[in-house]
Amino acid sequence: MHTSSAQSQTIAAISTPAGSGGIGIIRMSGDEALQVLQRIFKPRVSDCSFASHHLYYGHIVDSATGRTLDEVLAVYMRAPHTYTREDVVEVHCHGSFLVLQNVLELILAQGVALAAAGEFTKRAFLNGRIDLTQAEAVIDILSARTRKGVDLAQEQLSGALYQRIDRIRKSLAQMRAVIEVAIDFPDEDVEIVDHSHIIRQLQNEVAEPLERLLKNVDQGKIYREGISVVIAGLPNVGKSSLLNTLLEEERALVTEIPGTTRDTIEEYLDVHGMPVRLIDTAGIRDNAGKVEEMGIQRAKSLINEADLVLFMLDGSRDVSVEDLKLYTAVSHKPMLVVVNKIDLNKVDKHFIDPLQTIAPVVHISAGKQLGIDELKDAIFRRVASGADQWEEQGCAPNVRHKQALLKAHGACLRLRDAFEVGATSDLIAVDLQECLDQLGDIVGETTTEDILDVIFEQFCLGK
Ligand SMILES: Nc1nc2c(c(=O)[nH]1)N(C=O)[C@@H](CNc1ccc(C(=O)N[C@@H](CCC(=O)O)C(=O)O)cc1)CN2
Ligand SMILES: Nc1nc2c(ncn2[C@@H]2O[C@H](COP(=O)(O)OP(=O)(O)OP(=O)(O)O)[C@@H](O)[C@H]2O)c(=O)[nH]1
Ligand SMILES: [Mg+2]
Repeated sequence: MHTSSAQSQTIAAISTPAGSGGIGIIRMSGDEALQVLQRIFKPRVSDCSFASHHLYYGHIVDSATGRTLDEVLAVYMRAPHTYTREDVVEVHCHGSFLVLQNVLELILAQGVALAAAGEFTKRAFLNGRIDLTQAEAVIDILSARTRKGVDLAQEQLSGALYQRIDRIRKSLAQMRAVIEVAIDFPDEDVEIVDHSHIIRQLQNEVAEPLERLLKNVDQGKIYREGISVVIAGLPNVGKSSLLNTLLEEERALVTEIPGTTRDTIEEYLDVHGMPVRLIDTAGIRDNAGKVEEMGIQRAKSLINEADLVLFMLDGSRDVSVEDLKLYTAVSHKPMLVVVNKIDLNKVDKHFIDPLQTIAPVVHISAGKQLGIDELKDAIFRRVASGADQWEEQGCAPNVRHKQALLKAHGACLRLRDAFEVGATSDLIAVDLQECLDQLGDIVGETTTEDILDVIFEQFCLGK
């Protein structure tokens, strides 16, 4: 367990976003929070006792100058039933960044330290209110781009992942207790450890639950990081029209003139809960002018970085040598062939059908909005290819969890092998401890200080 040393310093920060809003909140945490509030807050009522978790009306006044900084509501929350498990004070100001800045400076002038990014949540973790997966879920909630992403983060915040890990740890601890008896009394009846029972237990209560969690790692990656999808094709095939149709707004210019789009245009889109960074590019052709050529170079490098390329053809005209040249150039990427302008009823199956053997083909009309739902389904299937393996139960481990889950799984398999060949008990204890340590790492019990720093630095100020 981490110790709660060097935490007596009281910290403060603006906890609402920069900019203006209805209300802006300043948060303080630490032993001196109440004292500082009493110095700067003039309550309306004369007998203000600051009952814990009660909201009081009053003004923030700088007593050195007598200047009133804001009309506010303030609350004191007594430890340990608070966000950080320390004394917490919140001052609810008007949502002006300048007002918040004034009040914060007055608080800092009382000897309070400015909170580092994520420091309130870090204290909640160090003081044992939440485990590390729950702290990470707080970051995920703030950075989620789709409702599905928020839902997954909320489940993790409520302890879903922690509980699954904890159940596995309890099984391992129970096995260890049995094995330790065998080590302590080597001369006793050798049957004290029932090997076949332990092997079954390792399989059902450790290996399989770990494998189920590992299956959901891709899901975690997709919903946290999103995927990038590039629309590529010759000029005038309808790439910008597709961007507009998917976004349901006239984001990009569309004309009948080839070479309309020069710079790349990107926007976020929600495809079945998956955050998709959708990128429209300049139509690729030879002998383009200088500006268009720069756009084409940019398009080519984005294609290389893309998770998925939508290779678009104009279905109203024959597939050209240029189309095939570009197709060959992008064929190393995960790809969907999108045949556009099917409303004109001129699609030449002779050319398009053979492409089907290499990549799925979707027929659409970006202009008339035909086949768009099918295209979204195809994007989802192509990227989330293991989705049918995902478990509905909302556990989506992140890459840090994945590393530890893999190591824990490796240790578990070694352990199982050892029991199968009847290895000596003290060797077994090593792998068992390794498995437990890796799981302890996930929930933050054995995580090193520098890993914790990396995690909490991702937070925004005031969280
Ligand atoms: N004004 C305000 N709104 C906020 C927060 C906040 O800190 N302040 N939160 C900040 O992220 C979130 C709410 N999360 C919170 C989580 C735990 C506790 C808390 O005090 N827990 C105690 C007491 C629970 C109880 O009264 O039973 C505990 O767990 O012991 C408070 C807020 C979102 N909204
Ligand atoms: N009939 C029909 N016309 C379409 C369709 N989609 C796009 N168009 C037309 O095709 C022309 C080119 O559309 P854009 O979306 O600008 O094509 P683009 O691929 O972005 O072109 P560049 O930016 O020049 O590379 C415009 O006149 C569109 O109105 C469609 O589904 N059916
Ligand atoms: Mg365009």
